[in-house]
Amino acid sequence: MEKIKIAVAGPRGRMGKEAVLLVHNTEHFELVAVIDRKNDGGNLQDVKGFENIPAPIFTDIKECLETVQADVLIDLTTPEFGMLHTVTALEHGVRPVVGTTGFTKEDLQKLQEMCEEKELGCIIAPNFALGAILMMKFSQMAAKYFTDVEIIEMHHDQKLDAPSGTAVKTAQLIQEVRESKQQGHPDEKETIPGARGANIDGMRIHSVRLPGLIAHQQVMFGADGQSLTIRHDSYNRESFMSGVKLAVENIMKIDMLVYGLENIIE
Ligand SMILES: NC(=O)c1ccc[n+]([C@@H]2O[C@H](COP(=O)([O-])OP(=O)(O)OC[C@H]3O[C@@H](n4cnc5c(N)ncnc54)[C@H](O)[C@@H]3O)[C@@H](O)[C@H]2O)c1
Ligand SMILES: O=C(O)C1=N[C@H](C(=O)O)CCC1
Repeated sequence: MEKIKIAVAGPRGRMGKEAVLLVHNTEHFELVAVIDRKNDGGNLQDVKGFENIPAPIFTDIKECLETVQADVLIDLTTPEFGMLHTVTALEHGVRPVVGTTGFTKEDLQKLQEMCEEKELGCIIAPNFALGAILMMKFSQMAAKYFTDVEIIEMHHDQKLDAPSGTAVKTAQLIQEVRESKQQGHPDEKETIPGARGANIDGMRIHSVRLPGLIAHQQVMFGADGQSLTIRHDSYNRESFMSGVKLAVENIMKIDMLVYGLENIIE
């Protein structure tokens, strides 16, 4: 089997490091480059923690993709650079697998158009953990019957974006089946701004940030005399890696934008 040539952006990050290890340890994957904020022109194997994992380091993604032949870019950086990297990859005929969160509706629209024009696959996955995908799907199922729902997402305190990509995606999946509805008392007033959380189509999203947490989400449904809670917890970042692997394997077979791993999991 021919190896899939992969560049990883954000290799020294919490997720990027796991992704580099995944690529390195997967027989049919080959790490051809990394895009980092420092060590331009150096080699990854000289960076502490990556001994024996050779790959040229670039700080400029354009230069990287013009120098090295890559099939796939795995992006695990920041909301600020995720879109730039994804667009640059598509411009260079490289398929992006993006875990970076913070993409807007407009970003997704633009990427969809680029994928169609270039006939290239691109996967934007707000959450790579299989359990989180199921949590979102189960929440969508439940929302058909329980229309009052609040999403509580809980993450580590180094997270840059709020609400989380997973919470936004969950609300969007629920929106597909739930009639638009303003929840709570029609006259409710926040005495402290933000007390009721973010509002997507009347659904509320609450973002908790605490040291010690990794990635957790609870979707709470309420009805007369009963409630239903659907919860997922990621206790480490390895929990995301089987989804990254699945996305890389699948992206070679698609020629469009896929937003959410639920679209490729059978
Ligand atoms: N989809 C998922 O399942 C999933 C899971 C965890 C995290 N995330 C998302 O992945 C992203 C990364 O999360 P993290 O916890 O690893 O963050 P992190 O801060 O640990 O890592 C981000 C890395 O990106 C690097 N970086 C920033 N700008 C860069 C640039 N221009 N070029 C190259 N590298 C650059 C930083 O130096 C850092 O090492 C976030 O957007 C987060 O929300 C997604
Ligand atoms: O650690 C993070 O940051 C995570 N972000 C994702 C999100 O925004 O939904 C998912 C899991 C971890």
